[in-house]
Amino acid sequence: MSGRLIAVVGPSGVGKDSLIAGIVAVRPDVRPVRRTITRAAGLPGEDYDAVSDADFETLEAEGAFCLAWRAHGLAYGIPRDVLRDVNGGAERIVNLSRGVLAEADRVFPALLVLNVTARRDVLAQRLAARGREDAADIDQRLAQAARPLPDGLHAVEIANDGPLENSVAQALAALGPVKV
Ligand SMILES: Nc1ncnc2c1ncn2[C@@H]1O[C@H](COP(=O)(O)OP(=O)(O)O)[C@@H](O)[C@H]1O
Ligand SMILES: O=P(O)(O)OC[C@H]1O[C@H](OP(=O)(O)OP(=O)(O)O)[C@H](O)[C@@H]1O
Repeated sequence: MSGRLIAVVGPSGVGKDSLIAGIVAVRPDVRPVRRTITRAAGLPGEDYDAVSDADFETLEAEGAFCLAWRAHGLAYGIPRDVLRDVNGGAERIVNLSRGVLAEADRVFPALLVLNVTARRDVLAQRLAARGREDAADIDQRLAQAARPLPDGLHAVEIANDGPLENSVAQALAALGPVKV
């Protein structure tokens, strides 16, 4: 039986990576994805594989990614072994761009979308507190906050304005029981 990709989407600073960390802490059967990103190495937040623009292009041309996209002036890739794992029955969870969801729905055998939302003032405050981007980058990210999801794609909305534990509990309910 094939598995499922759990796609966590929503605007920058809404709490996608925090939610993923909260979920995998109690559901070790749901493994997080380490993304390949053309971001300088060692910045705060998620664990990622930092590569140069040139290396990203080479990897992409070689077919190393099952999904890839550009956002915030960066390139992001999801390693092909994630698709292999899911086809083999695994549950994997990943922070995706809303712009790549339609493709993810075509590529993966099953997709659960968790659409994380929060008020704009909350987003602005969280981005500033995270301290990874400068003010211009933060403005650019806030301008993308209201991006819609593709038509016809089912998504579970998780309002992350309140405590993270509440959002993790909602996400766990949406995931359903551990498969045995
Ligand atoms: N429910 C929450 N309450 C308070 N702070 C939160 C909550 N969720 C996330 N944060 C904080 O907001 C910032 C952005 O969260 P992050 O998970 O990096 O968001 P994203 O991956 O969506 O950009 C981080 O500093 C994180 O600790
Ligand atoms: O196309 P959008 O749906 O607007 O999303 C834009 C980008 O934001 C997220 O990345 P990343 O986690 O690097 O940025 P963030 O932590 O600031 O959200 C997401 O994975 C996309 O790469």
